[in-house]
Amino acid sequence: MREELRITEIFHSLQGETSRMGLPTVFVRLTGCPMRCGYCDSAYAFTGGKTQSIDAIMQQIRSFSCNTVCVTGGEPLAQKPVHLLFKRLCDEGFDVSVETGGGQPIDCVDPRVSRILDIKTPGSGEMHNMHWPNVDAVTAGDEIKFVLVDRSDYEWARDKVIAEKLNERAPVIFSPVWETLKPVDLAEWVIADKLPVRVQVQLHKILWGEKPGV
Ligand SMILES: C[S@@+](CC[C@H](N)C(=O)[O-])C[C@H]1O[C@@H](n2cnc3c(N)ncnc32)[C@H](O)[C@@H]1O
Ligand SMILES: Nc1nc2[nH]cc(C(=O)O)c2c(=O)[nH]1
Ligand code: SF4
Ligand SMILES: [Mg+2]
Repeated sequence: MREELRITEIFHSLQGETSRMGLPTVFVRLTGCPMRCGYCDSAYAFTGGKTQSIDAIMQQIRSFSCNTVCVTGGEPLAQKPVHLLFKRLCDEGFDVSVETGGGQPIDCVDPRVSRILDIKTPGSGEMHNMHWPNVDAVTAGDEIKFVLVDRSDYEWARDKVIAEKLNERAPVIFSPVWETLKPVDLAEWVIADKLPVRVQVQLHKILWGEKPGV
């Protein structure tokens, strides 16, 4: 296996999503994604980037003196050598999470990595590209995230959480598409339905707006 990855950016910020929200974290954003979600805030990572050796990537990660790493993209699981990066990071004692759109199998990810699995909704336009067996591969250290465009996406996600008892497998996050679905509307729907999920607004965009590198 070639020990290199195509990388769009490596930066140090606060984790803006998931139950690790607010924790200083190093982000490694891999280039390229087979999906095209209508709302994607990281389309700048679809192309370009720079090929870097895993040694060079590890060196940059270590330079931030931060123990928490989030591997994202683009679609991180679309580049096979990412599994070597996971192993190297976990062996060195980093607390590692991966953000995946769910189109690639997650069962081959190092079990020490926390997998943040998007379930793509009808509103994403990418539901047909989901690898559905991923939902059964989720374990307690993982998280399941629905990014929601509108009320009908919400109802679809709500019904899936209830029908498949997803909250009994892992924490379930409902996140509104930025500047599309009002967070207060989502909050009130979840409260009214007494749904056992966490509503999450992307912290980094509240702090810095929508831009690369934060
Ligand atoms: C940019 S994606 C990269 C990782 C992977 N491709 C995925 O979809 O999970 C990281 C996370 O940002 C979410 N996201 C992308 N654009 C968004 C937006 N405009 N508003 C809210 N969340 C968004 C995605 O759904 C995903 O949960
Ligand atoms: N601060 C910050 N937190 C994040 N959590 C997940 C991100 C992503 O793009 O996957 C992200 C991001 O881009 N920035
Ligand atoms: S899967 Fe992730 S990176 Fe790819 S288009 Fe969708 S949100 Fe963007
Ligand atoms: Mg992001």
